[in-house]
Amino acid sequence: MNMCGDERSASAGMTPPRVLTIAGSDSGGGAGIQADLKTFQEFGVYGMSAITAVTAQNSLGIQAIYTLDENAVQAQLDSVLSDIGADAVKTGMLLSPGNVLAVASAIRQYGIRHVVVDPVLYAKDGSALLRQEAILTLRNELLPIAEVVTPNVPEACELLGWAEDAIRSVEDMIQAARRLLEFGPQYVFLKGGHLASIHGNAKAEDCIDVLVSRASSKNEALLFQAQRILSKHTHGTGCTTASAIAAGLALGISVEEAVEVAKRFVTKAIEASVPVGRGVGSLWHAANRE
Ligand SMILES: Nc1ncnc2c1ncn2[C@@H]1O[C@H](COP(=O)(O)OP(=O)(O)O)[C@@H](O)[C@H]1O
Ligand SMILES: Cc1ncc(COP(=O)(O)O)c(N)n1
Repeated sequence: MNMCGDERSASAGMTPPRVLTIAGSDSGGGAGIQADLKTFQEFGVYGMSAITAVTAQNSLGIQAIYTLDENAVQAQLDSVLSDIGADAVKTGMLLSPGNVLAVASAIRQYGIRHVVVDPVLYAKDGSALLRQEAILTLRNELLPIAEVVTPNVPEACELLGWAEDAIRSVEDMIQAARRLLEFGPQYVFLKGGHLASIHGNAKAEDCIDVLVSRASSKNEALLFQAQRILSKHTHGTGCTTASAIAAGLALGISVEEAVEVAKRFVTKAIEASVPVGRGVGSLWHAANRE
């Protein structure tokens, strides 16, 4: 299925599917709000943003973080959701417990249909994007109202309270994903991009992700596999994946289809990634136009 290009859904005079990202701003343009809005544009959905924090960030890492408090976050959510509305919401960097609570409360109040929670805990340079004291709040308040949660391997370990090297194989990933379902989301999409690096297995040729759902029977999991691209320019992979899933859901496809489309989208964007800056470059979202 091609969700981009010819199948763009918005046309003059009609309300396009609306998707709201609630996340941090990345001044370098590769991750966070900027990656999310680029992704929404490629999918032909109407993108909106509620900013939780402003990061001074580039390809070398995060130099500073300025938090917006929960009143600022709530004001943005009320402005957007009371007027324009959203068919899907994607959450990313939330930073504080107060922000997590404001987001959970708005999702409930406005009855958002599709909620994709990317439990962003750390940036690639190790900076904390969700404070330690907010992890439990996210687990208890946001995961139960999520349709899809999209942790990477280290995030799954942290949410489960497992050792950081507890997930070593695809079987471990499936177990972990099923345990995460117990926190209440409908689906867990556990991304395996980090698996090779955790165990020093540089030869791992594929990036494998797993999808499990509450509705499916025990031990049943869908695997999504793509060849590992040997590029260091992978800034924004997680944000882009979660946003692509949210865009697909807003366009009316199933979670399984949205994940498949998102995996293809992110793989192409990594293949075409750009070496901006002196460190880790960013994805090229427009690669999906052809
Ligand atoms: N080098 C790579 N080549 C191909 N796909 C990748 C690569 N790195 C990550 N991915 C894919 O990008 C998506 C996000 O990956 P991951 O790195 O696991 O999460 P995060 O960006 O949240 O840390 C997943 O579908 C993953 O399999
Ligand atoms: C504002 C912000 N949000 C999220 C990330 C994580 O990025 P990635 O998608 O590469 O995991 C980031 N570096 N900055």
